[in-house]
Amino acid sequence: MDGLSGQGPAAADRADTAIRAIGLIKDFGDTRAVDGVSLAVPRGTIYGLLGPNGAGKTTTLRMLLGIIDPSSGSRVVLGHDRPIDAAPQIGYLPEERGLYPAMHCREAIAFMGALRGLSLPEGRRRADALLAEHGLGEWARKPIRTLSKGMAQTVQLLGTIVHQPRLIVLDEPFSGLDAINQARLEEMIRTKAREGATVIFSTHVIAHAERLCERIAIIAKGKVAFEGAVDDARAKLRPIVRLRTRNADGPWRSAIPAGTRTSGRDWEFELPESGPEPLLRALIDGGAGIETLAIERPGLHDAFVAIAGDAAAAAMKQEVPQ
Ligand SMILES: Nc1ncnc2c1ncn2[C@@H]1O[C@H](COP(=O)(O)OP(=O)(O)OP(=O)(O)O)[C@@H](O)[C@H]1O
Repeated sequence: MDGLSGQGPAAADRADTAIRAIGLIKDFGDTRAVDGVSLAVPRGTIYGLLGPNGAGKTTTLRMLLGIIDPSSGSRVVLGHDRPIDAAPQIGYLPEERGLYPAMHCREAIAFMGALRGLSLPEGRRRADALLAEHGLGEWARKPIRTLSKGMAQTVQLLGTIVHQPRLIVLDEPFSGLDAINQARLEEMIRTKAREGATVIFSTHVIAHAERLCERIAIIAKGKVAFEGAVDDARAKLRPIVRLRTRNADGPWRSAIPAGTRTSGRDWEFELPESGPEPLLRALIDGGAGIETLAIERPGLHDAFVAIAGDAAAAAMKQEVPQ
């Protein structure tokens, strides 16, 4: 049962939205870990929860999954008011990794599937196929303790998706992976989304969110500082113009905004509101002699700084991808 009964806008929202959270608050004693988080994750999208350590990402994910109850606020997950009712359709990779060291890889994956309602024989069959697909075919009947950390993490990921969940929740999935395995995981996430699954992951690495996500929530100190499309976050800043001219002076200088950063014949400034065409015309007609010109959209990192502030951005940078 999908929980999609009824008609009208509310039912349509449940059908289109994998997760809707409204005003989630979580207090641990005197600590308010999450302070009024609202967000909407459209079905079939890749969604990032972006914020420094301690921002409240894990606590938010745990509330969305029904592992802990919010102090107040509500959430609807795959059409269910109680996230636990959606559990068989969810795959969850927690921040603390861990598999039974003595278990064989295929058994570990099948076991994780069984916890979500998949039969053990089918789980083993799928485990063999998944392990082979991810270059771990030879390890199917070897115990987890013989794997490298990265390989064990891959096995845990395969166990997270073995029951083909419609919603995949990954808490800091890139932590602890080397560059090759990070790239593989990115590809796996894209493939799952192409197949129709919804993926939500938390990260403190802006580049992963920028490469993967259509939508993000930027969380700082338990609050949502931005929620929406990555493009809308980037659109909060004006594009940057980088210009090199042959001439140092001339009538064209009036086209360059006051306070522009310059060194010699290099100029860097925000694209004026009137857009690129009047600027180009003024530079050409005014005899700047354009040697090189680039107009670049700001990246998500610049947008993050503008939205969450320098301190939050600096905290994100403390840990870089391996
Ligand atoms: N069970 C708990 N009891 C008390 N405080 C907690 C508990 N869980 C989380 N907190 C606190 O809530 C705040 C948010 O923690 P949370 O783990 O959600 O952040 P995060 O963004 O996921 O960061 P990290 O990646 O470091 O886990 C932190 O100050 C943390 O110490």
